Amino acid sequence: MGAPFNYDVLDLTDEQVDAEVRVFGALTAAVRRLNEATLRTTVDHATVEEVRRQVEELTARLEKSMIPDNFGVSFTKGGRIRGYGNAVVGIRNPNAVPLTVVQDKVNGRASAEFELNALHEGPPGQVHGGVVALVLDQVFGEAAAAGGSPGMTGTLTLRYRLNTPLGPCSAEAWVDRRDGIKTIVKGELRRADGTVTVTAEGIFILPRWAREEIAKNGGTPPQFE
Ligand SMILES: CCCCCCCC(=O)SCCNC(=O)CCNC(=O)[C@H](O)C(C)(C)COP(=O)(O)OP(=O)(O)OC[C@H]1O[C@@H](n2cnc3c(N)ncnc32)[C@H](O)[C@@H]1OP(=O)(O)O
Repeated sequence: MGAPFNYDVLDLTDEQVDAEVRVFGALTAAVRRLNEATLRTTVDHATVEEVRRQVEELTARLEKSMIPDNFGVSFTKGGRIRGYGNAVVGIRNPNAVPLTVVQDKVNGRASAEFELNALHEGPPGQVHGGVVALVLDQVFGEAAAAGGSPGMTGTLTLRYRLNTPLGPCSAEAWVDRRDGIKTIVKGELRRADGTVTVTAEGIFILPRWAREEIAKNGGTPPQFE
């Protein structure tokens, strides 16, 4: 059985990738501001209606030319990864947190410092539990990849110990152990002052189709962006 999804390899130069990161990254940041302003604005209803008309006009301009559906994940021949739609780190995804994950390939660790705002609220003033799981899934997956044994999330178990206030937070994950094709990752989410609010454990599995591919053709395991 082959992979159930494709990773295209594209002939793009680093300069072309840098340009799209710059231009689309700036658009995404602007739309994120719009998202938060949509939630928090106190302007009068007439102004809201006028802004809504303008937003619809701008949206129609972007909709004039679009890819058919989702962005997918592609690589350049130079090794750049274009996972721009990723729900946590995608640079063209205004719903992504955003998050920059730092991988430590020597020690099989990954970490991120980031800010969660009113768009990520669950209980009043607190981060939504599902958002925590979203962020940790990505950071844990990157720790498994950093440790040289990438996999897809098989199981992710979280223990919500304390509330996580909106604002600056950090996440850290490390490879705890390997069991054949399974990589067990542990990690935590912390408040700005370093207090651990959530601890978690994930089992990342190199899928059967990747194992079969490597057994047949060799190569290194893919990163499951
Ligand atoms: C750098 C990139 C960062 C990316 C971070 C984001 C990662 C993601 O979000 S990935 C998306 C979410 N995850 C998914 O969609 C995965 C969906 N599930 C699957 O594709 C498959 O069930 C998969 C790959 C987990 C396992 O399938 P497959 O390879 O066929 O497993 P299979 O051969 O039956 O079992 C292999 C071993 O794994 C174990 N296993 C299978 N499924 C699970 C599971 N869900 N949890 C724990 N263990 C499992 C089996 O018990 C077996 O263990 P053992 O060898 O000890 O008997």
